[in-house]
Amino acid sequence: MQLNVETLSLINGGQALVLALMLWFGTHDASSHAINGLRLRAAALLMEAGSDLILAFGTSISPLHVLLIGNTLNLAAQAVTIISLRMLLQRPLRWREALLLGIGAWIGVTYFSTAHPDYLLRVLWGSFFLVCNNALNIAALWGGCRKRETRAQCLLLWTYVLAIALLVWRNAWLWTLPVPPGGISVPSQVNSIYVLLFGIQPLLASIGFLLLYSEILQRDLFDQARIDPLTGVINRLGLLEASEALLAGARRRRESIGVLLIDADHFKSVNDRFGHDDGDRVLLEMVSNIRRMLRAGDLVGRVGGEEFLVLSPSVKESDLLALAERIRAAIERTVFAIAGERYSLTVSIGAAIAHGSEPDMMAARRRADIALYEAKRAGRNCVMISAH
Ligand SMILES: Nc1nc2c(ncn2[C@@H]2O[C@H](COP(=O)(O)OP(=O)(O)OP(=O)(O)O)[C@@H](O)[C@H]2O)c(=O)[nH]1
Repeated sequence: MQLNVETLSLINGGQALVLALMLWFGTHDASSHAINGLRLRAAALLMEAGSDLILAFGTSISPLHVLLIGNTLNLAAQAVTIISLRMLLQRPLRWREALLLGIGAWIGVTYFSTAHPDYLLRVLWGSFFLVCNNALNIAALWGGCRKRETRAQCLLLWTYVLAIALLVWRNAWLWTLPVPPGGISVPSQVNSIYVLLFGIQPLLASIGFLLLYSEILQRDLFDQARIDPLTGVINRLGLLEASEALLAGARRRRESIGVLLIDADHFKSVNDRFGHDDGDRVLLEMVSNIRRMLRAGDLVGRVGGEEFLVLSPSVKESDLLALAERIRAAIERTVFAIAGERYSLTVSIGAAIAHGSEPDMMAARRRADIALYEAKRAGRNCVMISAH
């Protein structure tokens, strides 16, 4: 078997086909943007496979048809890849740019294949648009790679940088040849090396896409372990991690952290009267009231049931009490319309100050708990602060 352009294209086409099937069937259980991005990339690989296989079996079709169908499929694959990558990264999709680049490339490539057949100009024209496609992909990956957030984004970015280098190298070689080949299928060193290297790109890009997908899965799992599914605020684990980080910051700045433990009053009666689903809605409204009152940098999390914890860094006792009072009053003012009935909820709040000198937040949490107990005993719908 000779390693001519047809044979290499057959290998590339087979490889792209296998990669497309792997991306389509081998992944599931992730956020919809990740699955959709991956499946769109699988569709692009199918188009790339089609373009390669047309070139591999081109001898039985007219050369012009091979050119037009092959290039159309390849350009469409590039445009779809731009969208799929951005879908995976949850960046603006840039449909218009991808479409314009694809159409612009197609018009020139078709012109230099039919009206004014010229291999060098056709390659130059197509390469220019492919460089733009790759640059768009690099732009999507740039931020994540620069912040060193993800290795997958860096790997993909370098794949597209190498693709640009390959295009530049190919054109430079073609234009400096005394007798350049008249088409991609004409046996020549530059054509064989280009097709060989161009075929490795889908493999590298697919590995990058799969790594990116795995990072998204890990991030999803990380978030799911820390987010309360009903209210969307952080849960106990999230609170534990956040409070340690806040305390470390308070220690460095020699400041203190305000702790508020907020508990709905007689919440059982809400469930008993209106049912659990409406009880959930009341909890959601309560959380959104708390959130509205917080400053940037303050945190709210769900400790469990109808009990929430607010952490407010760099705060004095008087400011913490004022914040607690604002939260209490906002919730008291809110009138819930449940099943045609109007209902007002109140909360009791226990407040405490955690000093940067304390080893952890446990003691401050306990003080806030005692203050909450006192607020309940004092008749509810009030704020109490621990003496310490
Ligand atoms: N709807 C709903 N109810 C919940 C949820 N988690 C806990 N609860 C309910 O919250 C109620 C808490 O009841 P208690 O601990 O007796 O407290 P309370 O009725 O608020 O009384 P006080 O705290 O003493 O004012 C129980 O009825 C729980 O079923 C939830 O996620 N959704």
